[in-house]
Amino acid sequence: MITGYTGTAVRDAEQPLLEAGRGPELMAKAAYGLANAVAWRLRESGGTYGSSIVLLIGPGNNGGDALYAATLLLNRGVRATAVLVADRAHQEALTSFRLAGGRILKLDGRHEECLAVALSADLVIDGILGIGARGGLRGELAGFVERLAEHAPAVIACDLPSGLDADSGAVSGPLLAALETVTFGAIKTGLLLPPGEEFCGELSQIDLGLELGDAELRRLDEHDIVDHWPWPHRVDHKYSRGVLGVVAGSNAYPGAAHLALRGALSAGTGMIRYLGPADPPPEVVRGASTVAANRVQAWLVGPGVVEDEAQQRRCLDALRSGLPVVADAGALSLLPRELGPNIVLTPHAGELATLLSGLGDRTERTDVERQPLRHAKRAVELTGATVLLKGATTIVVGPDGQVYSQSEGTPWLATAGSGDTLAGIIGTLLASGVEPALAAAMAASVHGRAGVLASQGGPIAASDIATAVPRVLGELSCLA
Ligand SMILES: NC(=O)C1=CN([C@@H]2O[C@H](COP(=O)(O)OP(=O)(O)OC[C@H]3O[C@@H](n4cnc5c(N)ncnc54)[C@H](OP(=O)(O)O)[C@@H]3O)[C@@H](O)[C@H]2O)[C@@H](O)CC1
Ligand SMILES: Nc1ncnc2c1ncn2[C@@H]1O[C@H](COP(=O)(O)OP(=O)(O)O)[C@@H](O)[C@H]1O
Ligand SMILES: [K+]
Repeated sequence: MITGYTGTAVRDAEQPLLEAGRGPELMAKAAYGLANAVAWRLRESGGTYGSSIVLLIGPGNNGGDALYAATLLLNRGVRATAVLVADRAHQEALTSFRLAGGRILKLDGRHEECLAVALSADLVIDGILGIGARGGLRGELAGFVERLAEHAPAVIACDLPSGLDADSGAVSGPLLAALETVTFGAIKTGLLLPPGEEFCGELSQIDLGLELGDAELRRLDEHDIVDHWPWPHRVDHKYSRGVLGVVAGSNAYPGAAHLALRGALSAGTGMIRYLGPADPPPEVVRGASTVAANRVQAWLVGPGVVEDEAQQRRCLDALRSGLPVVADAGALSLLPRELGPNIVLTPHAGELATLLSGLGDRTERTDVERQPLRHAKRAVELTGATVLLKGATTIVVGPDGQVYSQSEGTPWLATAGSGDTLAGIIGTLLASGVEPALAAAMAASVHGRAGVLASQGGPIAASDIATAVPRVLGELSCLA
């Protein structure tokens, strides 16, 4: 499992060590880790000796880390130029950099020269701002970084890409996209959240021995899925594995029901009872026409439910049944005021904006895209439900504050019906008794992996995702 911590949590954890006078030791560890990562990259592109790096140095400790790292690299034969982008820089680090033979330039009014130097280097180290940043890059510096970014230089970010909000992943103003981000003490939540995560490249973490509390955010890996997936036991039967009720499809949209049902079947449900006008596949049992008359452990409601009163009534009945429910697509506009934590809402950014606006928080889709975690948390606050916000990175927020961020997918998953398949997988997990936020996060992970497996780099249709899910689970089960 990958865990993410806020900048504040990292600062709090560092505080006792700083008070004990161990600040320089922490910075030395950070610099050593960064220097190794840079040396590794330089070796990949031809060797460290005689290669050149340019450091963009801001006013704080982030610049200090980069300068100390460069000092170590100067001693290994790397040529290094520091471009000071602020009116001050970490003095001790600057002195040791200078003494080791580093060249120093000031950005102040010399953009052309600094740009040319940066573009001639093998690597650029972004040591402008770290967790002390407030907002994006400003003024002259923003203009310089914007111009540099247009040339897409090879960048390693020190702690985080400068201008990215360490907590939310929000991006305001220009940012240098990194090949790699070498982060210190703990992975900051903003490095695991859109939109900032797209700028981080590969993530590596340098351990500083900090005593951290509970993580703010989790990203499940394959071992977590193996540990928590409801693998069937030898003596299980279809009822003990969980029965899922599905209210999906309408006369106008029968296809969504098929994809949701295929998603649920692909994840290994014990049994499905289907309510709606579509012709279900042979593995699916037709349920009684009312929700109350069906014995199930969980409901999946909403895919393809449009302008169909009978289906809408069933969705509402399921949402009020007290059972775990995954509410997708059409069901998101039918929600009763009071929802419990065992209701999983699965909006994409546009649907979340509509949902929040309907609850009195006027929100545009672009607001959600700029700060997805914040808006997903707000929806949890307003509804009491568990929220899964779909996207290239899918965010899950549970009512107890647990946050998951899963990013296994491929852009080929952005195809009509893909979300119906995901809802089906969540439904199966809920029916098996998996706790809602964990069920949503595991489903997002498996859905993403299935997309990658089905795609092999090429296009896929939504039904291909369901076809690939059993193979993904088969491969994962081998890790158990
Ligand atoms: N603490 C530790 O033990 C360890 C910390 N470590 C390292 O320290 C980093 C944090 O260092 P830090 O606190 O000095 O903050 P950092 O981000 O370098 O600079 C903040 C300065 O920038 C300025 N500024 C702010 N926003 C701005 C903006 N938008 N645009 C322009 N300027 C802006 C602001 O100045 P002001 O505007 O207030 O004058 C402020 O003074 C951390 O990320 C990690 O790399 C490691 O060495 C391990 C041990
Ligand atoms: N760029 C992307 N990269 C990875 N996954 C994506 C991307 N865009 C969308 N997805 C995933 O594809 C699915 C799309 O769901 P949704 O928008 O509800 O589609 P539909 O309503 O047509 O079924 C979601 O699971 C989402 O996370
Ligand atoms: K940085």
